[in-house]
Amino acid sequence: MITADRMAAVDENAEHLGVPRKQLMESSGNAIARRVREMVSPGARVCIVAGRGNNGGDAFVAARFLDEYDVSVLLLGRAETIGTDIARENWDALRRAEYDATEVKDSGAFELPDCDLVIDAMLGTGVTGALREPAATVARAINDADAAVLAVDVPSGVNADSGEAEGVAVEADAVVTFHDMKPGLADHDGDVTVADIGIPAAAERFVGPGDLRSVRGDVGGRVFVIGGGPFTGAPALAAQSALRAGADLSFVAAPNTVAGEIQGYAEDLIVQPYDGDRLTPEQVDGLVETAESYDDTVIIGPGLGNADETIDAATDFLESFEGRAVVDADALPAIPGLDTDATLVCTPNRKELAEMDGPDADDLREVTDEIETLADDIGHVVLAKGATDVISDGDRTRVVRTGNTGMKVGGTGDLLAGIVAGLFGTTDAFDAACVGSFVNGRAGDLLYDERYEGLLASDMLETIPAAMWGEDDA
Ligand SMILES: NC(=O)C1=CN([C@@H]2O[C@H](COP(=O)(O)OP(=O)(O)OC[C@H]3O[C@@H](n4cnc5c(N)ncnc54)[C@H](O)[C@@H]3O)[C@@H](O)[C@H]2O)[C@H](O)CC1
Ligand SMILES: [K+]
Repeated sequence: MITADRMAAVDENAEHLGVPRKQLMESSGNAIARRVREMVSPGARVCIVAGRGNNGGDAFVAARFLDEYDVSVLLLGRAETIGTDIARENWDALRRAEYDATEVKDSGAFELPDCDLVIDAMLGTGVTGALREPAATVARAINDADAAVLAVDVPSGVNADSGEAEGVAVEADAVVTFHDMKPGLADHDGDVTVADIGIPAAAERFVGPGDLRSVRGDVGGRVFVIGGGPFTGAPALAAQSALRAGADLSFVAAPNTVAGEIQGYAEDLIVQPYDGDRLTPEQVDGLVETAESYDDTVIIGPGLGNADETIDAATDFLESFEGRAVVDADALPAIPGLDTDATLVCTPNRKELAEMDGPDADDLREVTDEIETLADDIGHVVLAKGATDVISDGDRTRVVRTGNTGMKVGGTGDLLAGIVAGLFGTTDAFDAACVGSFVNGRAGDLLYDERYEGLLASDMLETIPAAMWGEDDA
């Protein structure tokens, strides 16, 4: 099953891998033609009713594969209003090749020609709301016709995710949907064919620009770092990178022995000192109350140190907290056997992954199944960091290939925790982890040509925004 948003992301990832949308459209059109041949015999009259988006574009392609049929193509609107280049180019090709392709400029005068098969290519996953005119009138005409009806991707008017239709929708005898089943078609009472259109599995396996685009438009919220004690750089890097990834405010709760030093790194941070020189169970209730009262995304771990009472405090915090948290570094020993209502993203490095009873391997791509099993066992997202990062929620598992050897330098994991937390306020745990890892690696890649193996985590604070919002297609 794949939702419309995920389909759009996978589409863009395929383009990034070198399989452009026009090629996908060609495959979609070919798949439609194959289904037509199963439904009607050569010589049959086939009427294509096309909208002005890529749904229509698919059917313009199909027309070229149906020369043994009597095909007419009706475009609902003027050709110059076709919404995408790839659909327009396919329309123009039909016109130049003298196919029977006409524009329906006056929708009031729409007459569905007598035919044996109607191809419904008005709208697919691009539908918003109830069908507007002329699509609504045309949908009724299609439903009233004697002809069989084949819908392209989704019957026009039906929401691909919910299966609902806010107004009239085409009643299709058959549907050809692309790449993967759509949730809204699961209960469709006609037959549904899922057509492979040549999208490489890598477009879903590897996190890509399509995933980033689907997340970066909606960022914000507050991040609350519970870190510091023996160390001060880690919480400061994590708190700053959260801001660089779009968080509005970034707080650091730290022992008063180091709070001033952490504040000294950046005036952008709001450092809240607590008594003592390390995190202890006495602070937990106050920290839980603060984090929950502001609906903060918590990062717990950077620079906490490994004193027994600090691990106890991290465990107490995570058992009590019911919000969203990135669990990194010194807080990870609290994870095995943890019983919590919180939603967590755990970000272990190689050593920490092994200590969590996860696999120990140089190349995490060889142990993705074990990482998936670990995520399933602990019931939270695991972002396993390595030369290649592997993210799993126990059901879905994806791989991030951005990043470079220069990022072995200390602190890049703190940045990653911050970026994930910066996204976690407005997107779900799995996507925040996937895109956070992709952006962190990209931030390092944007630096490598200048800083090589000498790049610093603090340098990467400068390139995180470009990694998030820049249009670099590297
Ligand atoms: N994702 C893929 O891998 C592929 C998808 N293909 C096909 O592309 C469509 C989605 O195309 P898109 O251009 O995004 O949108 P649509 O063509 O579905 O519709 C947009 C079109 O419809 C108008 N519109 C929107 N809402 C309404 C409404 N309520 N009433 C009337 N008109 C409406 C809007 O103005 C646009 O003009 C997908 O379904 C596939 O068929 C690729 O070709 C193959 C790969
Ligand atoms: K359709």
